[in-house]
Amino acid sequence: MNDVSNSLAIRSLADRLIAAETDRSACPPIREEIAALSVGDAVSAAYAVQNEVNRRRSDAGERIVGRKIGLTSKAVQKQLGVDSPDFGTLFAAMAIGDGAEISLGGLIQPKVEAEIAFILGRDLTFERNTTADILRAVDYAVAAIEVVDSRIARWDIRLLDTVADNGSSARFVLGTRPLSLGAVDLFNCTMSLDRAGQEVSKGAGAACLGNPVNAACWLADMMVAIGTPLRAGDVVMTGALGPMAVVTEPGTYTANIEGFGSVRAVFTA
Ligand SMILES: C[C@H](O)CC(=O)C(=O)O
Repeated sequence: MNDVSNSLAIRSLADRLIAAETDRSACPPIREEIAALSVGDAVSAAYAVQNEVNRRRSDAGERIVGRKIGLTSKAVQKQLGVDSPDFGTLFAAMAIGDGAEISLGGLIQPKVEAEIAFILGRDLTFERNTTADILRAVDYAVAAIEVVDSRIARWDIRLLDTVADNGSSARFVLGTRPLSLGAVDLFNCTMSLDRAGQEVSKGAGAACLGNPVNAACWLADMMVAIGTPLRAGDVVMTGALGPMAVVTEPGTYTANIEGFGSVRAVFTA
């Protein structure tokens, strides 16, 4: 494929994902079409589709507030046959207050996952970041819930589908108890996600690439490599600490992360 037909194809795949989101009607998987765009690096082609969707959101006036890291747990990586994380972009319109209502009518097939969010106090512009760089750059951390909502029908996704689809991200809720990293045990902290008193997911900090700081390091390097470094003020959703839980009906999901307290995602009809 030449560059012109490639960029037409990227735009048309972006159109499809945007229509799925706008119409709340998921589309078939797009991985084969993405793979056909590139002889070599199909993942780059998938990020090109993600960029096209996000460029249109930015052009429409939406504000980028950070990034999400996905595919950080071994279980999800195995499910998708990958050994590396991916990332998506967080917009202000995706941010929901702790306990504020999230209308199920605005989503397609949501799932929730509990994680730790870092809020940066410094830019991360080194080509290769270290644990020390991340520890210095994080202003504070909070418990968080990400609502993922694949625009691909029945969550029939592989790496290329979810990369193109902004890491399947839809909404995020930040807790309101900011903690400095020195005050928490990011490796050992346990996580429990409950709905109506029933545990729907559990895990620990170590499930996120061994430690959420490792995930942030991966993202920081990646963002420098593609020319859009993480900046002071960015929210970084570091990745799920346990399996995703399917949201089928209205209700309150409460994530408790040891040392961080709790955060709630409240789904309404
Ligand atoms: C499919 C999503 O990227 C899952 C996710 O957000 C995570 O693994 O974390």
